[in-house]
Amino acid sequence: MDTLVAKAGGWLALTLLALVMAALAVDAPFAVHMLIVALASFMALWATLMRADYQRIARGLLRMPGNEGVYDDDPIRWGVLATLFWGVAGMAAGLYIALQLAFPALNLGFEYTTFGRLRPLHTSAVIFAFGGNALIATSFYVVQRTCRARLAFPTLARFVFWGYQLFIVLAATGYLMGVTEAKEYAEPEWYVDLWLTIVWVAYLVVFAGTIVKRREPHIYVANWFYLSFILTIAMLHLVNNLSMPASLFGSKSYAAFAGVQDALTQWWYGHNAVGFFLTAGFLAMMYYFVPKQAERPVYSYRLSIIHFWSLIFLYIWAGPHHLHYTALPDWAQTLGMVFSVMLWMPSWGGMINGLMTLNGAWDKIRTDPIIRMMVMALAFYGMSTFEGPMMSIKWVNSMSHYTDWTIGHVHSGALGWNGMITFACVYYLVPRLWGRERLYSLRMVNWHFWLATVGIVFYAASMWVAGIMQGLMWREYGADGYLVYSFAESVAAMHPMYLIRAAGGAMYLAGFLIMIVNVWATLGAKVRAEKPMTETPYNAAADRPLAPVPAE
Ligand code: HEM
Ligand code: HEM
Ligand SMILES: [Cu+2]
Repeated sequence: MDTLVAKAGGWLALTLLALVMAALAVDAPFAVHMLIVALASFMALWATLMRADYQRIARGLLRMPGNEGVYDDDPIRWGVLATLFWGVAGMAAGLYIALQLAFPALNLGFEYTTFGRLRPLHTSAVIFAFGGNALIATSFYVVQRTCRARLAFPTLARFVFWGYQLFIVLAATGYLMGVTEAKEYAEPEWYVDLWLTIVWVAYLVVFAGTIVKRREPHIYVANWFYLSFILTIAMLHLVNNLSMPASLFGSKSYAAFAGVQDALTQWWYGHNAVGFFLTAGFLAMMYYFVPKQAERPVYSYRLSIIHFWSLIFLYIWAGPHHLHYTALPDWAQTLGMVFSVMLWMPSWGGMINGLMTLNGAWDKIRTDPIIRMMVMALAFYGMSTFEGPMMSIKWVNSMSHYTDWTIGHVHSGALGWNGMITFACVYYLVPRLWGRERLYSLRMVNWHFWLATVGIVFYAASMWVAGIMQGLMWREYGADGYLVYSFAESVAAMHPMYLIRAAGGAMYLAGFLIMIVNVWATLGAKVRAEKPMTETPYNAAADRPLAPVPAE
């Protein structure tokens, strides 16, 4: 009872503090944000007081089983649902901005709906809300299973989940209101950054605490990847966001760095956000879920250790490849280029380890659409980590930089690698977390797979063409020594490519929506009556049906 009073008192105090901050705010967006914080802590207060009732309603609504098992899976179930929710929102925003680039009228004439504000909404929603929730949920799942221990600090784990959602809401609403530090992938203002720091430290405590109380002596390699992701993101976030607020009651702040130092800090952050958020964390997912789904051991445990250490050592130096031909000293650019090229090797080490785990189980590509997604994810991981080192070579970058080629590269990694591996993991998790016999439909997974794959091909191919066209048009000189094309002409030339990209994005999103239906039906314990994925058993030796098909 005493702890209940203390908790409720804490939430009440926070609600009141946020209301006071809102009243004292020097700008309107800050006031709105403090009202959101007040609302969130009021909801936490309400949930604390109504604990049993609110849990019963939520459980019924989301058809959640009890949480009495060996492991603490409630935060993971919430995380999986949040991944799907934010994924659809973020990719719908992506499709919308893709259409805006083709049809500028879609900016609608409001400041809130301009491309400039919706673009960071898209990038943050897909990376931090979709990807971040997938990482938090899977890390809590994997660390418990591989350590044979229940999650440490269960209350803190719930705080991590809800605190992270509040961070997402503050970031997203901030962008719409024009609140931004204008640092790519780190746009939220100082107070949102501080909040994320608190949540992130709690995340580290829960994750590391579970490792400490493990009953399995060995720390499985996936946990090493998760840990490097959590620690490095903490370091990057702290340094990149060093700033001085203009007022304690306002949203504006000034960065600690300026000029080229600021640029280098930002790309040290930005590149390693790719390296540790979108790569190390997702490799952790690969190292647990691919062997599990394939029912095979990891191809080479030794390779996993070697590529772990080389990956984290090399990634951290490669940031300057985002600043080729800028005021950054030439030696620093070359350093970034060299480390990027070296990075190809550990990246492919990871891809090979994932793919070769299917040794002896390759036939599953025919019969198991989830394995098919994992293989495609690894193929795109391999492709984008070949493309990246190539683009970091200064000579190539002199053409690719500022063009849509970069956008194509980004999305072959993001849609192909991050998206596909996340979908596969969610398909793996949902029946297990909800205690269902199997997914509602495997054929729908197959549809998802094909829509996503064809969508990515449309996206990447159109952006390669667009990027190379831009690169060539911008450097085309006539005999008179003047540029042949104006910038506006190159923009006009992009129109067909932007339509193809939007079509690809629409297919990718359509596949995702099929997934939502499939997951929802699985939560309802429905099983679709459908033909199995292959009608004839597969004979690897002969590659034809085992028994002759009787003539009719
Ligand atoms: C339906 C799927 C998607 C569509 C249609 C889409 C569309 C777009 C568009 C139009 C842009 C702006 C490009 C420009 O400024 O020229 C963009 C940027 C970006 N998107 Fe997506 N996107 C999708 C999914 C994703 C996903 C799943 C991720 C990450 C996991 C992602 C990450 C990014 C990033 C990082 C950028 C910024 C790229 C840069 O600045 O170089 N996108 N997206
Ligand atoms: C060995 C691995 C990789 C290397 C060396 C690499 C290298 C590069 C290079 C050279 C650029 C273009 C910089 C510019 O001209 O502005 C770039 C952009 C980018 N890459 Fe990669 N890449 C790698 C893997 C990946 C993967 C796997 C992903 C996604 C999952 C990814 C996401 C991005 C993003 C988001 C950008 C755009 C940044 C921006 O300008 O906003 N990269 N990368
Ligand atoms: Cu980079």
